[in-house]
Amino acid sequence: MQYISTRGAAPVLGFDEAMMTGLARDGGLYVPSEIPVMTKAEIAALAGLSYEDVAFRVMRPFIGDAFTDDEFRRLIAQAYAGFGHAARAPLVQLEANHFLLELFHGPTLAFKDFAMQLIGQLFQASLARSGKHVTIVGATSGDTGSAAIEAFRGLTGVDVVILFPHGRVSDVQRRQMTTPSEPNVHALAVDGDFDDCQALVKDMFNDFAFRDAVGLAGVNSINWARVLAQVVYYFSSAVSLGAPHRPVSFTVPTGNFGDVFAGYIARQMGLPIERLVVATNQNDILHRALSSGDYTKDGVKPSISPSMDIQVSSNFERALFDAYGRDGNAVQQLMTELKQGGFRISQGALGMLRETFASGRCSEEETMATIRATYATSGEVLCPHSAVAVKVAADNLGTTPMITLATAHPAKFPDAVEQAMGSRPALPPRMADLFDRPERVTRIGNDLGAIEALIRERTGR
Ligand SMILES: Cc1ncc(COP(=O)(O)O)c(C=O)c1O
Ligand SMILES: N[C@@H](CCOP(=O)(O)O)C(=O)O
Repeated sequence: MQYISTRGAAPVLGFDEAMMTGLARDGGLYVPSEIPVMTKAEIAALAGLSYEDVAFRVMRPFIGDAFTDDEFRRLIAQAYAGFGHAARAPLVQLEANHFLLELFHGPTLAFKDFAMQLIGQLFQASLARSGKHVTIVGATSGDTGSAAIEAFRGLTGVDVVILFPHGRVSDVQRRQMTTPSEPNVHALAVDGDFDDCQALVKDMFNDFAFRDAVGLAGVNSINWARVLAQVVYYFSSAVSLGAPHRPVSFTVPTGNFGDVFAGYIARQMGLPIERLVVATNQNDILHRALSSGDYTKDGVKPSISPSMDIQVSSNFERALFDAYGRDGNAVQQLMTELKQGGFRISQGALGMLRETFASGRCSEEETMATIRATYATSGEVLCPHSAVAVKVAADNLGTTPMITLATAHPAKFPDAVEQAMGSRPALPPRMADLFDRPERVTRIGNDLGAIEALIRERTGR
């Protein structure tokens, strides 16, 4: 299996190299040169298997010879052993035709653990072979950072540096990043928003002298391995509702477009997904883009679903690459226009995107009303991101079963949940002392030179 860049001008890589490289050297994102298709019989055979077995069968064709089958099975088993639910990603019924996929039973209580726990295992195995040191630098609006720190804390051969927007993540998210005491963990609170943090990380990848000196690696969803690991739960949930004999739809709370892009890959692989509904909060650039073709930035507005406060949605580039007939030059041109403010999607490309994606927006008031109403009708306490998706899903229900992704545990956002329903969800007992642990964080300006200098000093490179 080979991986090519969405901008068409970077070296073609195998799985292992693409995973360790993160962002392509031409600024693009790696995607498989072709998508392996599973037959109807192969999909049907997933019924009744453990999550780990489904993961092996779905991901194996993408891995090439990077890991032996035995090694890959072992790494998958280790990745999911610490999850707090036997099913890993259980489905809960909300209404007759509406199901919630709970993706928050991992160690940091968000869907990011599905990919990050596996990537932690894959990185370790790969670094043990090469003997290299890497500096992982990630941008987060709260959940990627805590999941990455949890997966890489204390590992030899790895420093993990996380940039988060100062004052724009929940207290629980911040403390998950600032309380680990391992010396290889570095939490940086940046004066800016998530888009600034993400742009800084991309600029570091495009500074080849720095990139090569520190052995830069990325675990944001710019890393293909992140997307791949998230494909699995589309299969496990759809099959448990009758796929491939019965189609399903999904609604996905969306920010950086990584999670919903994983659903797109599942559909390309042959999973009968009727529609993928992109649900946004008041930062609705993706809804505007999919409904009118206008992808113009208009400033990030802080919301009660802060992990989705994003305007420059990294993985949308992967979808555009396909929608523009895999033309790297066309994508390069669009991304140049995006730096200047935005672009208009061509009619042909928009038509292609709309064959798969629908979209909707949820206001702050609707998010709170959905948390309240869902608790009243089903007893399920939603985090604000999941509530955004439940509301948009409700607007898009039809005869096909709808699976809505619940991406974080409500206890990560107790203030928003309390505001909506009057009571605070409790953290699981293993995190009960989170607010007693000392914090370790460096506040820093939105300044590439200063951040690179700090990383060099911390890593000694
Ligand atoms: C809780 C939560 N829900 C949804 C999202 C959006 O996911 P994505 O960025 O993959 O679109 C995020 C951030 O990634 C998140 O942390
Ligand atoms: N919402 C994310 C933002 C980063 O997204 P990623 O999926 O590209 O890592 C977060 O919680 O950090």
